[in-house]
Amino acid sequence: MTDLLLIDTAEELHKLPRTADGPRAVVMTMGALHEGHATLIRTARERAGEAGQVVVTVFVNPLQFGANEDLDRYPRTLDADLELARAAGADAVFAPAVDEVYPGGDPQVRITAGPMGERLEGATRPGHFDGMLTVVAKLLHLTRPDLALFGQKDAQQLALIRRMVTDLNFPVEVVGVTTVREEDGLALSSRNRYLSAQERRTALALSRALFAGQDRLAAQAALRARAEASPASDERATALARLGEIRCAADAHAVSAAGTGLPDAVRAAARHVLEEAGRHDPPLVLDYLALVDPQDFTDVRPDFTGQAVLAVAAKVGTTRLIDNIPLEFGAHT
Ligand SMILES: Nc1ncnc2c1ncn2[C@@H]1O[C@H](COP(=O)(O)OP(=O)(O)OP(=O)(O)O)[C@@H](O)[C@H]1O
Ligand SMILES: CC(C)(CO)[C@@H](O)C(=O)[O-]
Ligand code: BAL
Repeated sequence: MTDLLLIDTAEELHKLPRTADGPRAVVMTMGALHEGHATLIRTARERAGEAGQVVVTVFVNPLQFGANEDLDRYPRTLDADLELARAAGADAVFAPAVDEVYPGGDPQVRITAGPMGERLEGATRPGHFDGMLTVVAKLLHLTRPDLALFGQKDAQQLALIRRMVTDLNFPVEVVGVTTVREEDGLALSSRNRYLSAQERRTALALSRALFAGQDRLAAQAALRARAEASPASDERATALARLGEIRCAADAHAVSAAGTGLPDAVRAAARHVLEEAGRHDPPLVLDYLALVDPQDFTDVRPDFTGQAVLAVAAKVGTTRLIDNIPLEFGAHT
């Protein structure tokens, strides 16, 4: 088990010696660490190697919170965070106060996220991504890592950080880490601790909706493969109906008639689960469900092929949650 250094000033961080033989990997967080963060830290440790160095930042960045958001009640659990970071293999935690990061008050010059930052999360949380990128840029300058790891759970954030690093020539490798989930599918998130047991049951609809979309895509791909093996469309429909997959057969008809349309079928399957959860007690209140191109977070077209992201955001009680799943649309699905 490593010893852990706690650093709270930029000056101390600047003096942190680099290890000679390995890279420095950074994991940025807002604290209230959970197993998702632990996975990022363990991955950082693997990537940095024993000869390298792993630095975790813990900072609740006021700049990325809107006026009516949860800045004040965001959980702050530094002692537990240090223990989790140490156990996961971090060498140092940088946990500065707000004044240390923004000594002159709110910065006048900021990073602008551009059009991608105005969609989905950015539409609901205006200014959020400018604030997020501004602190990520500052933390990259302060920590000077060779690699920085971010979770796929915040897919739009990850895409924007990649874009900033490319567009502004930051000398760092950005590494994305797959979303860690509870056994029942709920994506781990610091905000899950706001949920009562009953709210948590409703919140499960987010991941269930994404899995329903994923299942529809898989079923459609299988049906499409069978249908293509059959010469005539009547025969195809009969074969599918015989399989008893009535609902999927209907989709296959739609897809074969239009030649395209699978993204709509995927969205519809996910939406169905979310609509049902809208009738739970307490209800799920949907913010958005979108199937987007991860390059720019625009909606995918009906004939899209390649990697897409099915993303959802919703409120349960006063808690706003997000989740997403990557989906591969093959040329023949
Ligand atoms: N379940 C998860 N799986 C993988 N990475 C995650 C998970 N949850 C958070 N992360 C990643 O950890 C990093 C720090 O995120 P953050 O501290 O905001 O945690 P969070 O759980 O996402 O909190 P919040 O509830 O505020 O969204 C980000 O790169 C984020 O994508
Ligand atoms: C990247 C980040 C640490 C910036 O504050 C935050 O947005 C987060 O925890 O995902
Ligand atoms: N996990 C993303 C940071 C935020 O919600 O502000």
